[in-house]
Amino acid sequence: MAHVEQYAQEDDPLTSARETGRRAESSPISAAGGAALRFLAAAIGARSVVEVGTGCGTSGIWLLRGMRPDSVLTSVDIEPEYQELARAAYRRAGFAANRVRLIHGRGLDVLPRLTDAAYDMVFVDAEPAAYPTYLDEALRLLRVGGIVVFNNALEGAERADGPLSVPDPGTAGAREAGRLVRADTALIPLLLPVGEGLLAAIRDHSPES
Ligand SMILES: C[S@@+](CC[C@H](N)C(=O)[O-])C[C@H]1O[C@@H](n2cnc3c(N)ncnc32)[C@H](O)[C@@H]1O
Repeated sequence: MAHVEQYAQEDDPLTSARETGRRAESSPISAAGGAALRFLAAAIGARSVVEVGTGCGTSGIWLLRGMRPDSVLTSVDIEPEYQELARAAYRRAGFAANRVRLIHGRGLDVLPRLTDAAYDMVFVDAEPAAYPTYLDEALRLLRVGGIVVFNNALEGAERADGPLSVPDPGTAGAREAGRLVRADTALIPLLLPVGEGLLAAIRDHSPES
């Protein structure tokens, strides 16, 4: 697994964003997780991506590097100080200010205000206890063929079989989101064991009746 985590290389803008995020204790995504986000965004030619949990910009840089040149990342966080640091990180990585729309607020207050079926990808990296509700919101926001991705999914999955453990709300939320994604026949699910674990699902065409 160490090889997987070290495979993705980070350049100066990313190492700087990561260092800022570590110092601010905003838990930047792992390099391997970031590389997976970039890969997924590029694979679907993402033009419009929503992120919940801007932090200090590490995941945003990875996403922007996979998105199309004319695309926009909409990123939500409850901490305006983090978002200012993220804004500087995007600039250092060479992205024009109009490539990122930063919205200050709680994800579950902001997402309902965004347009239905207008987004190619939704990445959730905050408030794992509410992942099931974020899944509902994400499915409303995604176009058919769009992808929802949750970070920190592996922890929940690993603890899922613990015989007597009472899950904390975050673990329970991540676990329930995993179950809902697997159970939904209109989704194509994937659990990627990179970094903290990424739970991903493609919003497929509605199954034929
Ligand atoms: C794990 S960090 C995000 C790290 C970031 N994605 C990165 O790679 O640098 C979680 C972030 O979510 C923010 N946050 C926590 N609860 C939130 C909520 N309900 N809505 C939006 N953001 C939230 C925190 O302020 C923090 O910046």
